[in-house]
Amino acid sequence: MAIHLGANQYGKAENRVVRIYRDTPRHQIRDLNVSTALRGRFDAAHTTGEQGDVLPTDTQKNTAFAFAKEKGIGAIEEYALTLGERFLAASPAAEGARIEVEEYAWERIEVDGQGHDHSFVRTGGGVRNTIVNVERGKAYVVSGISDLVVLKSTGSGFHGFLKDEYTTLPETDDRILATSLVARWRYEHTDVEWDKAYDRIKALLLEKFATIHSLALQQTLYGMGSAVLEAHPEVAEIRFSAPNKHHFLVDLSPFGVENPGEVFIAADRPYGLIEATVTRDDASDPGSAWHATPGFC
Ligand SMILES: O=c1[nH]c(=O)c2[nH]c(=O)[nH]c2[nH]1
Repeated sequence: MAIHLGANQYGKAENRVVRIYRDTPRHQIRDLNVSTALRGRFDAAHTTGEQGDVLPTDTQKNTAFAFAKEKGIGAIEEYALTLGERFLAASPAAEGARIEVEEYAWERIEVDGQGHDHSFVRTGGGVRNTIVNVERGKAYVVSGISDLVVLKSTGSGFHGFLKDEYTTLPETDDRILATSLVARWRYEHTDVEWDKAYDRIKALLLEKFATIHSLALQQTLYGMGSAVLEAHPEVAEIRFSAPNKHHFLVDLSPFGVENPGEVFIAADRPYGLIEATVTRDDASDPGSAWHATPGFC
């Protein structure tokens, strides 16, 4: 029976790298979750057990921490690109490196109206992330946000849908629309002001969620994606995964109480799962940009 090794990669997942900048009494914090993986000519490691080409996952972990000090942590995309290039340089058998970074944001605790020097509170507002894929002479960056929990209490409906004998959903022109958004966008190149681009894209996604009168979550996502592509030529495509967090109006009539769109039950499961990609017609070749992205996007 002929068998062969298929796709493979190896690395250290979820290194929780916390860097404190303490050059002055006013500290700064960067809090990251860093996963690294190498792929390439690693057949022998699997087929014969010979590990001469394998840069250990432990070394990958050490490099992630050492670079947090030696190179510092600016934009997560920059940090990831630097790590990826280092791994290709250090590992001749590697043909590609995949660096995924999530960043947990902290803000200063307010004391007497002032942000405290060294005490922080984790912010909501989504988790910034990036997936960088470097190959020799090429780099692909897909950045995004997850856990961006948003809700609008009106300005959303869902009607005119296909009906069959199993359809019970009533049409509505006024409902709650809520989701925990995952958005990932692929950059055309790496000549990007990463922090500025992220801040603007996030702000635009939120603004469009708020201002688009939603006929369906699908239409809202397409509107959000189109707005990002129109305003950001450096973005080739954007993907969304959006659970439709249903809020059902509670029937208070058994108690003789009216409920004109005021009391809802926030359902946990099941949820609609709406996923979509919006792409520029002349987008560049994605190459390995989406290599092993989790789920739809
Ligand atoms: O925005 C929505 N899109 C759907 O496809 C859908 N299906 C459904 O039952 N409710 C909704 N809402």
